[in-house]
Amino acid sequence: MSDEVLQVSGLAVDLAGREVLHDVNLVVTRSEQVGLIGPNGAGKTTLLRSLLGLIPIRAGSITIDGRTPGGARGTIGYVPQRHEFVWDYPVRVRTAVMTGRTHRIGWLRRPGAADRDAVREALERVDLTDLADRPIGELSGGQRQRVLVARALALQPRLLLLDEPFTGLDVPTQEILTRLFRELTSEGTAVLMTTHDLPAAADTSHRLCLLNRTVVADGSPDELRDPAVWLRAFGVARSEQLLHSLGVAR
Ligand SMILES: Nc1ncnc2c1ncn2[C@@H]1O[C@H](COP(=O)(O)OP(=O)(O)OP(=O)(O)O)[C@@H](O)[C@H]1O
Repeated sequence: MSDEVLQVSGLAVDLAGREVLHDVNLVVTRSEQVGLIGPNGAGKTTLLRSLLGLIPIRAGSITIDGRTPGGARGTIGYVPQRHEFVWDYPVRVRTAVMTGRTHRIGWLRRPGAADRDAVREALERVDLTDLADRPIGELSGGQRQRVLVARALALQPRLLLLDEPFTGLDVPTQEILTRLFRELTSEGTAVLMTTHDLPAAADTSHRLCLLNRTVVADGSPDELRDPAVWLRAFGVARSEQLLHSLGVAR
């Protein structure tokens, strides 16, 4: 099997008749964690939703393990932003995590032993086993984030997509997730994560992809030491605060 899990080539996406992404090129390989960075409205969420096959594309191609997004749906784990999930739905943590496997189980079948094992393992990996029978509406923000990650892991994905997984989390919860993502990549999972936490992204990602409707820069954190690259990505005048926070100010 090729090391390239995700290949995006010349991707263009329009929303409501307006071009949101154009000529996006990106590759994520097995065992690689890539941080997707860009200002508000840059198209990060749109890119993730395109990779899931949720948004029609106008031009270009997306290949995931040699398949279209629709064909690969059962191998992509997706962690949406926390506010996008319906937390007042009256289900317990274990059931919410099982919904991550719906695509694989099928709508009309009951979960089997393999499904229950996958959910148990996913709960263990995010340290939520003790809360498995708690209604999801009673969880804290950090616990909810771990439910969403477990739900994506229950699919045992080849590619894990995360939309701002660290937003609003305390340091211990961030550390649990950072450690987990490192384990997943060492096991071969490809991870693509949007974040506004630039220093954390630079610390934890093998590569950073700077997006502002198209890919402005793509390289290892060390390769992106040039402040001009960041200024171009964020479309701002020289911002000392931004550059200092990234450790690239001169
Ligand atoms: N359903 C939609 N219909 C029309 N335009 C949309 C829709 N969703 C997003 N957009 C527009 O597409 C652009 C990209 O939005 P997107 O949410 O992908 O950006 P983002 O990089 O994830 O931003 P943020 O960092 O603020 O979450 C924005 O200009 C947004 O207004």
